Amino acid sequence: MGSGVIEIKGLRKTYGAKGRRDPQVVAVDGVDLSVGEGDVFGVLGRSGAGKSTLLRCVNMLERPDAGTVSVGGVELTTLNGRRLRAARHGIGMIHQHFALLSSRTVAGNVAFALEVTGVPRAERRTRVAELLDLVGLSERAGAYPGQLSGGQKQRVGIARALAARPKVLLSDEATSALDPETTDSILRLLLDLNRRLGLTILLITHEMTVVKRICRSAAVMRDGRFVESGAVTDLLHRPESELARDLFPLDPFAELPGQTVVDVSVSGEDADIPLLTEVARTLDVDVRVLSGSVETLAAGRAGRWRLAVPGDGAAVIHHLRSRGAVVAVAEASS
Ligand SMILES: Nc1ncnc2c1ncn2[C@@H]1O[C@H](COP(=O)(O)OP(=O)(O)OP(=O)(O)O)[C@@H](O)[C@H]1O
Repeated sequence: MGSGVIEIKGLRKTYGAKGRRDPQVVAVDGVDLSVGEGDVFGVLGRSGAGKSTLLRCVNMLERPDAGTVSVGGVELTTLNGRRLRAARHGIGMIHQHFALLSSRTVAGNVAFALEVTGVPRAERRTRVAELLDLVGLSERAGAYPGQLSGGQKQRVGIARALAARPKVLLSDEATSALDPETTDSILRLLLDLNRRLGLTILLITHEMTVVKRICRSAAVMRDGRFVESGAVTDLLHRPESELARDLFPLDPFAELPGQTVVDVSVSGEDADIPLLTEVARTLDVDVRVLSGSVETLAAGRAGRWRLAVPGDGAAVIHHLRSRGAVVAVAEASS
């Protein structure tokens, strides 16, 4: 067994055929996942990849057909009824369309989550105030969801999800319905909660920005499977990584007479040494940046470039590697 707060092994979920003509859909096809305490883990994938189904299996909103799911050391797949409901209190969830009660105020929506867990009235009042303060919404306590912006609605969703002091927060495309600025403010809030409360976050998204801004680990999901998974900075160094390509897009490969085209990735402190001028100066060669950039990600400083170097590039490649960069010779297919 691994030691993640969320441990998933061999998870599989199929949906039955609706009619004789509909084939069975394999939504999740054997996923293993371990999310460490305090991590922010993003699952990326196109529509239909199986992300929602995977997330809904983590709190048993969907029952998997096979595999195991443990959260905080509790194996959920074996639980039912009251014990499952109790375990779910340790798992908060936020949604793309917020799922608020329109007839209740902001405070009432948050209080509702406390009512269902049996928190006494007096304590509820204090806790609601604390939670609204935590998400920066104290001044709108008496407003109704219809009077709130999308970002404010999501803040209510977050306050409600944290009511029972969960260790884990599941986020189902929480920023997909928001404009870029509001997305930013919600992502900042999630990162802040992750740091202040030690909250472990598992999120699904189709937006690369979300991975850039808040994820330290990520997986790419396709046809119900993880095609890659790991620390964002590790994935970045794999030449075949889709995540690396999406985070740091490079211009298409083109052959250059008398030169070699190389792809270089750097992370951590290595991203900030003046590597390219250093190699050019030390070896007295011209190094041309064809494309790429260095950025500050939630996972740390990181960058990727496609370079043109003279001749077979052997000396440059050797030097870059000696300074901690990961280097691969680019080819026609890349
Ligand atoms: N309740 C259901 N009944 C039948 N098929 C379903 C059901 N829910 C999902 N599916 C199918 O399972 C597959 C995975 O869907 P899922 O919603 O998990 O993917 P997703 O990556 O979250 O996509 P999206 O972002 O569009 O929701 C799809 O082919 C979908 O049509």
